[in-house]
Amino acid sequence: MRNLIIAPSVLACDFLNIGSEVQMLNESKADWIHIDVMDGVFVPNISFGFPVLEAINKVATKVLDVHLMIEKPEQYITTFAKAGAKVITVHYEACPHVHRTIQQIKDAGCLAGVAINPGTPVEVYQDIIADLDLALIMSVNPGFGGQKFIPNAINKTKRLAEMAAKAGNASLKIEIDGGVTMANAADLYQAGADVLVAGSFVFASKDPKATIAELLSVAN
Ligand SMILES: O=C(CO)[C@@H](O)[C@H](O)COP(=O)(O)O
Ligand SMILES: [Co+2]
Repeated sequence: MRNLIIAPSVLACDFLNIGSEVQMLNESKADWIHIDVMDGVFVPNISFGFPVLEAINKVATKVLDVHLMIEKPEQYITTFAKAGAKVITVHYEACPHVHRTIQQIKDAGCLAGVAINPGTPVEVYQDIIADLDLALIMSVNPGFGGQKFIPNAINKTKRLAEMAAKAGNASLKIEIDGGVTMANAADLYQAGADVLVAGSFVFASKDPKATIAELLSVAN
């Protein structure tokens, strides 16, 4: 059985109690904490930036997985790494020099990820797949939590898993982000997903730790 990582997105947490929300994630079976950074330009929403990441980093014992939904992400890589990011994912659509940006992320000591929007085909990964640590398939249009899962993400996951195998990148992590619930988690895992992001499904549930464990159980 392949390992599965659950990465709850703090975008859906109670910001008034972010310290105790992160503490709850520390005690859960989630291996990563997903941090959605939005600039109001690349996506039509603004979330949070460095001070919030630094605050989370003081409390978190899990890997901080930073998803940059921002223009010109290359200008901020080293600052995000210093603020506590261990995985940094930039958007393919925001990076004219994506190969260089991947190297910058690695030079900053982080795992390098590239995300694609629902309208971007997985084939854009072809010439960077050997350099990537992580490929993030958006299963909603980025910008907001709580949206409905776009089922074509399952087909994209299968195609990307085949591409990674052909390219000989056995360690590539495929991450799926947006609208993940128990209605699609098993299909995504079987299609080849290694990391499932879940925001509202976890934080809106009565028992978030149990919900995380339930998501993880699809890998058993
Ligand atoms: O990057 C994004 C949205 O742009 C995601 O990480 C969402 O924050 C996930 O939230 P849910 O769809 O699971 O509520
Ligand atoms: Co995200």
